[in-house]
Amino acid sequence: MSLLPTLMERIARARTDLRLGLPVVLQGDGRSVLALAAEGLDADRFADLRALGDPVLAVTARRAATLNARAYDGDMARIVLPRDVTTDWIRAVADPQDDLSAPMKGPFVAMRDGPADLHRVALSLAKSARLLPAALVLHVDAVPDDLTRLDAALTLQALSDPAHHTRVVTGNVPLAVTGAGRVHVFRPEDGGEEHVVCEIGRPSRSEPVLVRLHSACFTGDVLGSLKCDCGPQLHAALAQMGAEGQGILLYLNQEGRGIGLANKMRAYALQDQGFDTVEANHRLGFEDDERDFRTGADLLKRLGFSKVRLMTNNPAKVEMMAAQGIEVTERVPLQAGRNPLNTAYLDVKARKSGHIL
Ligand SMILES: Nc1nc2c(ncn2[C@@H]2O[C@H](COP(=O)(O)OP(=O)(O)OP(=O)(O)O)[C@@H](O)[C@H]2O)c(=O)[nH]1
Ligand SMILES: [Zn+2]
Repeated sequence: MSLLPTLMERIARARTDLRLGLPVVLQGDGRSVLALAAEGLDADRFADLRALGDPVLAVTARRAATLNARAYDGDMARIVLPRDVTTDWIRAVADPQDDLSAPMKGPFVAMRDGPADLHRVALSLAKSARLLPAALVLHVDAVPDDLTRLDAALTLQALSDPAHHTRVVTGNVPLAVTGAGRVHVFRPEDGGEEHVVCEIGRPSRSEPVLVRLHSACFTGDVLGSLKCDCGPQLHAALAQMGAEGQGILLYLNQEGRGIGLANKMRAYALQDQGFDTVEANHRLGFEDDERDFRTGADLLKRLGFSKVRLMTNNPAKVEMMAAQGIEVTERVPLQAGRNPLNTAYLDVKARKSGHIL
C-alpha cells in the first residue's frame, strides 16, 4: 500500500531513532536483532535491553585496533560486555576521548562464532546517522511492535548506493564574484542532507566547465578556522569562476569528510591530544575519508555537464569523476590558505591521503 513507508523512508526513520537513543530492529535469514547506538545510551533503556538477554557491542576494526580487541569479523569486532558493565564503560569503548587519560580496562573478549551481518548493518546505520560507529546488538525472538524494522541485506545495499536526488528549487543569488549566480538545491530521497550546486554565469553544456567539488566545512567555510584550508579554497574557487565568468561549485554537505560535525569536533579534540587528522578518524572508528563523491558526479550529469576542469588537489576526486563517466580534461590545482596552524594538517593529507601539494 503506497501510504506505507518505503525502505528508504524506513532507513531515514531508523537514523532518527538511533539518534534519539531508540533501538531499531534488523532482520535477515530468519533472525532479528535490536540495535541501539552506543552514543547517548540511556541507563533505563540499557537495563531494559539487558533484561532481554546479553547484547554485544559492535565496533569497527579501526576502533578495535585502538582498543587491542580482535576483529575476528574482518572489518568489525563484536565485543562481549563484562558482567558488571555500565553505560559509562560502553561510552568509553565507543568514544576515544578518554583513551589516554583513563586507559581502557581490557583485555576485551571478542566473539568469533556466529553471523555478524546484522551487526555490520547496525554500524553502517550508525555511521549514516553521523553517530559514533558503535552499536549494542541483541538477538531477540520476539520483536516489539512499535520499533522501526529493516531488512538487513536491503538496508546495506541501499546504504552503499548513492541516493537519488530531486532538484527542489533554483534561485538567483548575486555573489561578490559575479552578479550571475544561481543556486540549485538538491534533496536526496533517503532523508539525508541536501546538497547545493552554485552555477556561475551560463556555462556551455558542450564545453569543459570549471568545477569545484567542495565538501562542507562549517569551521573553515563559515567561521574562518585556521586549522584547515577549506574557507580560502572555497573563496579562491569562486573568485576564479567569477574571473572566467562561468563555473560550477558543487557544495556537498559531507561535513568532516563525511563523519558529521559532532564527530569532526571529536576528531579535533583528539588532534589536541597529539593525533593527526588520519589517526584521529581511525581512533574514532572511521576510515580516513568516509565521503561518497559519486553524488557530485550525479549532480553534474543532472545539470547536463559531462566534461570538467576540476579544481582540486585530491586525486581521489579526479578518479571518481572518470569512473562515473565525467571526463576530467584538466586538474586545476587549488592552493590557497596555507598558514602556520594548518601546515602539519596539509602535510599529513599529502603524505597519507595522496593529496598533491
Ligand atoms: N574528519 C575530519 N575532517 C576534516 C578535518 N579537517 C577538515 N575536514 C573536512 O575535510 C573536508 C575537506 O574537504 P575538501 O576541501 O572537499 O577536500 P579535500 O579532500 O582536501 O580535497 P581538495 O580540497 O579538493 O584538494 C571537509 O568536509 C572538512 O569538514 C579533520 O581534521 N578531520
Ligand atoms: Zn575545513
